[in-house]
Amino acid sequence: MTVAADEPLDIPIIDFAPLLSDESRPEQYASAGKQVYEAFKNVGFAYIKNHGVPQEVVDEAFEWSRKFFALPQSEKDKVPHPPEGWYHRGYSGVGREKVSQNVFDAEGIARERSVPDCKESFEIGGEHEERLRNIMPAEHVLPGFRAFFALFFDTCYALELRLLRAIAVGMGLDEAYFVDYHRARSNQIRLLHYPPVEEALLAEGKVDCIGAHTDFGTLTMLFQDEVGGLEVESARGPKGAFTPAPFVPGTVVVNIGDFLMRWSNDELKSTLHHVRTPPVDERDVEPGRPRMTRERYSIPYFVAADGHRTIDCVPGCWGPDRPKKYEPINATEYMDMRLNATY
Ligand SMILES: O=C(O)CCC(=O)C(=O)O
Ligand SMILES: [Fe+2]
Repeated sequence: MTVAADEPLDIPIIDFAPLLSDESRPEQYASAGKQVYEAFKNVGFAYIKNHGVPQEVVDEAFEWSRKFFALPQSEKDKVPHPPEGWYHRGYSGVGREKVSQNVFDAEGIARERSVPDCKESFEIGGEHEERLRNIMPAEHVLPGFRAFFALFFDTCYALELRLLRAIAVGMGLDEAYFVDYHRARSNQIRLLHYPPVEEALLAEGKVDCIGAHTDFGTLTMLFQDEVGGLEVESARGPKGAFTPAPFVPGTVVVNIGDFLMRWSNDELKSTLHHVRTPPVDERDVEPGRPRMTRERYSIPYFVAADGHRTIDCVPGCWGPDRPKKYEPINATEYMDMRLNATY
Protein backbone atom coordinates (compact mmCIF):
# COMPACT_ATOMS: atom_id res chain seq x y z
CA MET A 1 0.00 0.00 0.00
CA THR A 2 1.29 3.46 -0.86
CA VAL A 3 0.14 6.51 1.01
CA ALA A 4 0.42 10.02 -0.40
CA ALA A 5 3.02 11.91 1.57
CA ASP A 6 0.49 14.57 2.59
CA GLU A 7 -2.03 12.14 4.06
CA PRO A 8 -2.19 12.56 7.83
CA LEU A 9 -0.65 9.64 9.71
CA ASP A 10 -0.14 8.99 13.38
CA ILE A 11 3.53 8.97 12.52
CA PRO A 12 4.86 12.38 11.41
CA ILE A 13 6.99 12.90 8.30
CA ILE A 14 10.03 15.06 9.08
CA ASP A 15 12.11 16.76 6.40
CA PHE A 16 15.89 16.52 6.87
CA ALA A 17 16.70 18.59 3.74
CA PRO A 18 18.06 21.51 5.81
CA LEU A 19 20.59 19.16 7.42
CA LEU A 20 22.12 17.88 4.20
CA SER A 21 24.19 20.84 3.07
CA ASP A 22 27.82 21.09 4.06
CA GLU A 23 27.12 24.40 5.70
CA SER A 24 24.77 22.75 8.21
CA ARG A 25 25.01 24.68 11.42
CA PRO A 26 23.56 23.78 14.80
CA GLU A 27 20.78 26.37 14.21
CA GLN A 28 19.62 24.28 11.26
CA TYR A 29 19.08 21.39 13.60
CA ALA A 30 16.72 23.42 15.74
CA SER A 31 13.54 22.88 13.72
CA ALA A 32 14.18 19.25 12.70
CA GLY A 33 15.41 18.56 16.24
CA LYS A 34 12.21 19.85 17.80
CA GLN A 35 10.07 17.75 15.45
CA VAL A 36 12.15 14.64 16.02
CA TYR A 37 11.99 15.11 19.79
CA GLU A 38 8.20 15.57 19.75
CA ALA A 39 7.75 12.52 17.52
CA PHE A 40 9.93 10.28 19.71
CA LYS A 41 8.32 11.55 22.89
CA ASN A 42 4.75 11.09 21.69
CA VAL A 43 4.82 8.26 19.15
CA GLY A 44 8.30 6.71 19.28
CA PHE A 45 8.28 6.58 15.45
CA ALA A 46 8.88 9.10 12.63
CA TYR A 47 9.30 9.02 8.87
CA ILE A 48 12.33 10.99 7.66
CA LYS A 49 12.38 12.35 4.10
CA ASN A 50 15.41 13.86 2.36
CA HIS A 51 17.40 11.65 4.72
CA GLY A 52 20.53 11.65 2.58
CA VAL A 53 20.71 7.95 1.65
CA PRO A 54 20.39 8.11 -2.17
CA GLN A 55 17.40 6.23 -3.61
CA GLU A 56 19.69 4.25 -5.98
CA VAL A 57 21.61 3.01 -2.96
CA VAL A 58 18.41 1.93 -1.18
CA ASP A 59 17.22 0.19 -4.38
CA GLU A 60 20.54 -1.59 -4.73
CA ALA A 61 20.36 -2.80 -1.12
CA PHE A 62 16.97 -4.41 -1.86
CA GLU A 63 18.34 -5.98 -5.06
CA TRP A 64 21.20 -7.57 -3.12
CA SER A 65 18.78 -8.77 -0.47
CA ARG A 66 16.58 -10.45 -3.09
CA LYS A 67 19.66 -12.09 -4.61
CA PHE A 68 20.84 -13.34 -1.24
CA PHE A 69 17.51 -14.90 -0.22
CA ALA A 70 17.10 -16.39 -3.72
CA LEU A 71 20.28 -18.47 -3.20
CA PRO A 72 19.72 -22.22 -2.76
CA GLN A 73 18.96 -23.11 0.87
CA SER A 74 22.19 -25.16 0.98
CA GLU A 75 24.18 -22.01 0.14
CA LYS A 76 22.43 -19.90 2.81
CA ASP A 77 23.03 -22.68 5.32
CA LYS A 78 26.79 -22.25 4.78
CA VAL A 79 26.70 -18.89 6.58
CA PRO A 80 24.60 -19.70 9.66
CA HIS A 81 23.99 -17.40 12.60
CA PRO A 82 26.05 -18.87 15.48
CA PRO A 83 24.11 -20.50 18.33
CA GLU A 84 25.02 -17.64 20.71
CA GLY A 85 22.36 -14.93 20.53
CA TRP A 86 24.89 -12.15 21.13
CA TYR A 87 26.90 -13.11 18.03
CA HIS A 88 24.34 -11.43 15.79
CA ARG A 89 25.74 -12.14 12.34
CA GLY A 90 24.87 -14.49 9.48
CA TYR A 91 21.76 -16.27 8.28
CA SER A 92 18.74 -17.44 10.26
CA GLY A 93 16.15 -19.55 8.45
CA VAL A 94 12.41 -19.37 8.90
CA GLY A 95 11.41 -20.04 12.53
CA ARG A 96 14.96 -19.71 13.92
CA GLU A 97 14.66 -16.44 15.77
CA LYS A 98 11.71 -15.37 17.84
CA VAL A 99 11.65 -11.79 19.01
CA SER A 100 10.54 -11.55 22.58
CA GLN A 101 9.20 -8.84 24.77
CA ASN A 102 11.12 -8.66 28.05
CA VAL A 103 10.95 -12.39 28.66
CA PHE A 104 14.21 -13.76 30.01
CA ASP A 105 13.30 -16.99 31.82
CA ALA A 106 13.57 -20.30 29.92
CA GLU A 107 9.88 -21.16 30.35
CA GLY A 108 8.77 -17.73 29.11
CA ILE A 109 11.07 -17.90 26.09
CA ALA A 110 9.72 -21.37 25.19
CA ARG A 111 6.15 -20.06 25.46
CA GLU A 112 6.92 -17.10 23.18
CA ARG A 113 8.53 -19.42 20.67
CA SER A 114 5.46 -21.64 20.28
CA VAL A 115 4.18 -19.25 17.55
CA PRO A 116 7.02 -19.09 15.01
CA ASP A 117 8.00 -15.92 13.18
CA CYS A 118 7.66 -16.57 9.47
CA LYS A 119 10.77 -14.76 8.26
CA GLU A 120 14.37 -15.39 7.27
CA SER A 121 17.10 -12.91 8.05
CA PHE A 122 20.75 -12.12 7.44
CA GLU A 123 22.72 -9.94 9.87
CA ILE A 124 25.66 -7.78 8.80
CA GLY A 125 27.93 -5.58 10.91
CA GLY A 126 30.74 -3.15 10.13
CA GLU A 127 33.86 -4.69 8.63
CA HIS A 128 35.90 -3.02 11.41
CA GLU A 129 34.34 -5.11 14.18
CA GLU A 130 36.72 -7.61 15.75
CA ARG A 131 34.47 -9.13 18.38
CA LEU A 132 31.71 -9.78 15.84
CA ARG A 133 33.29 -10.67 12.53
CA ASN A 134 30.92 -10.79 9.58
CA ILE A 135 29.76 -14.19 8.36
CA MET A 136 29.47 -13.66 4.61
CA PRO A 137 28.83 -15.80 1.54
CA ALA A 138 32.01 -16.57 -0.43
CA GLU A 139 32.86 -13.81 -2.92
CA HIS A 140 32.29 -16.08 -5.96
CA VAL A 141 28.76 -16.87 -4.72
CA LEU A 142 27.61 -13.21 -4.67
CA PRO A 143 30.40 -11.07 -6.15
CA GLY A 144 30.12 -7.49 -4.89
CA PHE A 145 27.67 -8.26 -2.04
CA ARG A 146 30.17 -7.74 0.76
CA ALA A 147 31.64 -4.53 -0.71
CA PHE A 148 28.18 -3.05 -1.26
CA PHE A 149 27.11 -3.58 2.34
CA ALA A 150 30.36 -2.07 3.66
CA LEU A 151 29.41 1.06 1.72
CA PHE A 152 25.76 0.90 2.76
CA PHE A 153 26.87 0.64 6.40
CA ASP A 154 28.86 3.89 6.09
CA THR A 155 26.01 5.67 4.30
CA CYS A 156 23.60 4.66 7.05
CA TYR A 157 26.09 5.82 9.69
CA ALA A 158 26.04 9.33 8.19
CA LEU A 159 22.24 9.40 8.60
CA GLU A 160 22.56 7.99 12.12
CA LEU A 161 24.81 10.95 13.04
CA ARG A 162 22.23 13.42 11.68
CA LEU A 163 19.52 11.74 13.74
CA LEU A 164 21.61 11.65 16.91
CA ARG A 165 22.44 15.36 16.54
CA ALA A 166 18.79 16.23 15.89
CA ILE A 167 17.60 14.32 18.97
CA ALA A 168 20.24 15.98 21.16
CA VAL A 169 19.38 19.48 19.93
CA GLY A 170 15.66 18.70 20.32
CA MET A 171 16.28 17.71 23.94
CA GLY A 172 18.20 20.91 24.64
CA LEU A 173 21.56 19.11 24.86
CA ASP A 174 24.84 19.79 23.14
CA GLU A 175 24.65 18.64 19.51
CA ALA A 176 27.39 16.06 20.11
CA TYR A 177 25.86 14.55 23.27
CA PHE A 178 24.64 11.25 21.73
CA VAL A 179 27.18 11.19 18.87
CA ASP A 180 29.88 10.96 21.51
CA TYR A 181 28.51 7.58 22.67
CA HIS A 182 28.24 6.24 19.10
CA ARG A 183 31.78 6.50 17.73
CA ALA A 184 32.60 2.79 17.53
CA ARG A 185 29.87 2.17 14.93
CA SER A 186 28.62 -0.95 16.75
CA ASN A 187 25.65 -1.07 14.40
CA GLN A 188 23.99 -3.77 12.44
CA ILE A 189 22.21 -4.11 9.14
CA ARG A 190 19.58 -6.80 8.89
CA LEU A 191 18.18 -8.14 5.65
CA LEU A 192 14.69 -9.49 6.23
CA HIS A 193 12.56 -11.61 3.93
CA TYR A 194 9.01 -12.58 4.79
CA PRO A 195 8.09 -15.37 2.36
CA PRO A 196 4.49 -15.78 1.24
CA VAL A 197 2.45 -17.44 3.95
CA GLU A 198 -1.11 -18.77 4.12
CA GLU A 199 -3.32 -15.88 5.10
CA ALA A 200 -5.48 -18.22 7.21
CA LEU A 201 -2.50 -19.32 9.37
CA LEU A 202 -1.70 -15.68 10.16
CA ALA A 203 -5.36 -14.92 10.89
CA GLU A 204 -5.59 -17.92 13.25
CA GLY A 205 -2.43 -16.81 15.07
CA LYS A 206 -0.56 -20.01 14.13
CA VAL A 207 2.32 -18.02 12.67
CA ASP A 208 3.50 -14.41 12.92
CA CYS A 209 5.48 -12.41 10.37
CA ILE A 210 7.31 -10.75 13.23
CA GLY A 211 5.61 -10.77 16.60
CA ALA A 212 5.01 -7.62 18.66
CA HIS A 213 8.26 -6.34 20.15
CA THR A 214 10.26 -3.24 20.88
CA ASP A 215 13.80 -2.80 19.55
CA PHE A 216 16.72 -3.02 21.97
CA GLY A 217 19.21 -0.41 20.97
CA THR A 218 19.42 3.36 20.68
CA LEU A 219 17.30 3.62 17.55
CA THR A 220 16.41 1.78 14.35
CA MET A 221 16.26 3.08 10.77
CA LEU A 222 14.03 0.89 8.61
CA PHE A 223 13.88 0.74 4.82
CA GLN A 224 10.82 -1.19 3.67
CA ASP A 225 9.48 -2.24 0.27
CA GLU A 226 6.06 -1.18 -1.02
CA VAL A 227 4.20 -4.28 0.24
CA GLY A 228 3.33 -3.04 3.74
CA GLY A 229 2.36 -4.88 6.91
CA LEU A 230 4.37 -2.99 9.56
CA GLU A 231 2.12 -1.75 12.36
CA VAL A 232 2.92 0.39 15.39
CA GLU A 233 1.11 0.51 18.72
CA SER A 234 -1.07 3.57 18.47
CA ALA A 235 -0.15 6.48 20.69
CA ARG A 236 -3.78 7.66 20.66
CA GLY A 237 -5.80 4.46 20.73
CA PRO A 238 -6.27 2.01 23.60
CA LYS A 239 -3.36 -0.24 24.59
CA GLY A 240 -2.86 -3.00 22.08
CA ALA A 241 -4.38 -1.00 19.18
CA PHE A 242 -1.98 -0.91 16.25
CA THR A 243 -1.84 1.60 13.41
CA PRO A 244 -0.21 0.86 10.03
CA ALA A 245 3.19 2.35 9.18
CA PRO A 246 2.82 1.92 5.42
CA PHE A 247 5.44 2.42 2.77
CA VAL A 248 5.93 6.13 2.07
CA PRO A 249 8.17 6.58 -0.99
CA GLY A 250 11.49 8.30 -0.34
CA THR A 251 11.35 7.96 3.43
CA VAL A 252 13.03 5.89 6.09
CA VAL A 253 11.08 4.85 9.20
CA VAL A 254 12.95 5.67 12.40
CA ASN A 255 12.04 4.41 15.86
CA ILE A 256 13.50 4.62 19.34
CA GLY A 257 14.79 1.47 21.05
CA ASP A 258 14.60 0.41 24.70
CA PHE A 259 18.17 1.50 25.43
CA LEU A 260 17.46 5.15 24.59
CA MET A 261 14.12 5.01 26.37
CA ARG A 262 15.92 3.88 29.53
CA TRP A 263 18.70 6.44 29.02
CA SER A 264 16.08 9.22 28.75
CA ASN A 265 14.31 8.09 31.95
CA ASP A 266 11.38 7.01 29.73
CA GLU A 267 10.96 10.49 28.20
CA LEU A 268 11.42 9.06 24.69
CA LYS A 269 9.21 6.09 23.86
CA SER A 270 10.30 2.72 22.52
CA THR A 271 7.04 1.67 20.90
CA LEU A 272 5.71 -1.83 20.36
CA HIS A 273 5.49 -2.84 16.69
CA HIS A 274 4.91 -5.96 14.62
CA VAL A 275 4.55 -7.08 11.02
CA ARG A 276 1.09 -8.37 10.51
CA THR A 277 -0.48 -9.84 7.44
CA PRO A 278 1.00 -8.32 4.32
CA PRO A 279 -1.84 -8.02 1.80
CA VAL A 280 -2.78 -10.79 -0.64
CA ASP A 281 -2.43 -9.82 -4.29
CA GLU A 282 -5.74 -11.01 -5.76
CA ARG A 283 -3.96 -11.75 -9.05
CA ASP A 284 -1.96 -14.46 -7.27
CA VAL A 285 -5.03 -16.28 -5.91
CA GLU A 286 -5.58 -19.66 -7.52
CA PRO A 287 -8.96 -21.40 -7.17
CA GLY A 288 -8.87 -24.30 -4.72
CA ARG A 289 -5.50 -23.24 -3.24
CA PRO A 290 -4.89 -21.38 0.04
CA ARG A 291 -4.68 -17.61 -0.23
CA MET A 292 -1.05 -16.58 0.16
CA THR A 293 0.26 -13.18 1.32
CA ARG A 294 2.69 -11.23 -0.84
CA GLU A 295 6.32 -11.74 0.07
CA ARG A 296 7.94 -8.74 1.71
CA TYR A 297 11.49 -7.43 2.14
CA SER A 298 12.72 -4.90 4.67
CA ILE A 299 16.14 -3.66 5.80
CA PRO A 300 16.49 -2.30 9.32
CA TYR A 301 19.74 -0.69 10.49
CA PHE A 302 20.05 -0.98 14.26
CA VAL A 303 22.02 1.70 16.10
CA ALA A 304 23.79 0.65 19.29
CA ALA A 305 25.95 2.67 21.68
CA ASP A 306 29.69 2.01 22.09
CA GLY A 307 30.07 -1.22 24.04
CA HIS A 308 32.59 0.08 26.58
CA ARG A 309 30.43 3.04 27.59
CA THR A 310 28.23 3.08 30.65
CA ILE A 311 25.19 5.27 30.37
CA ASP A 312 23.41 7.11 33.14
CA CYS A 313 20.27 9.19 32.84
CA VAL A 314 20.41 11.95 30.17
CA PRO A 315 20.82 15.40 31.78
CA GLY A 316 17.49 17.21 31.85
CA CYS A 317 15.50 13.96 32.14
CA TRP A 318 15.75 13.80 35.92
CA GLY A 319 15.70 16.18 38.86
CA PRO A 320 14.36 16.70 42.38
CA ASP A 321 10.78 15.94 41.31
CA ARG A 322 11.72 13.30 38.81
CA PRO A 323 14.04 10.64 40.23
CA LYS A 324 16.15 8.40 38.02
CA LYS A 325 14.20 5.19 37.38
CA TYR A 326 17.21 3.10 36.33
CA GLU A 327 20.72 2.24 37.46
CA PRO A 328 23.60 3.12 35.11
CA ILE A 329 24.28 0.25 32.72
CA ASN A 330 27.09 -0.83 30.40
CA ALA A 331 26.03 -0.86 26.74
CA THR A 332 27.46 -4.32 25.87
CA GLU A 333 25.97 -5.97 28.96
CA TYR A 334 22.59 -4.55 28.12
CA MET A 335 22.61 -5.61 24.45
CA ASP A 336 23.92 -9.13 25.17
CA MET A 337 21.19 -9.68 27.75
CA ARG A 338 18.52 -8.71 25.21
CA LEU A 339 20.00 -10.65 22.28
CA ASN A 340 20.49 -13.84 24.26
CA ALA A 341 16.73 -13.97 24.88
CA THR A 342 15.94 -14.11 21.15
CA TYR A 343 17.93 -17.23 20.21
O1 LIG B 1 10.25 -5.73 8.79
C1 LIG B 1 9.83 -4.76 9.41
O2 LIG B 1 9.15 -3.88 8.89
C2 LIG B 1 10.12 -4.59 10.87
C3 LIG B 1 11.32 -5.35 11.34
C4 LIG B 1 11.56 -5.14 12.80
O3 LIG B 1 10.77 -4.57 13.50
C5 LIG B 1 12.82 -5.65 13.40
O4 LIG B 1 13.56 -6.39 12.73
O5 LIG B 1 13.07 -5.29 14.58
FE1 LIG C 1 11.67 -4.01 15.36
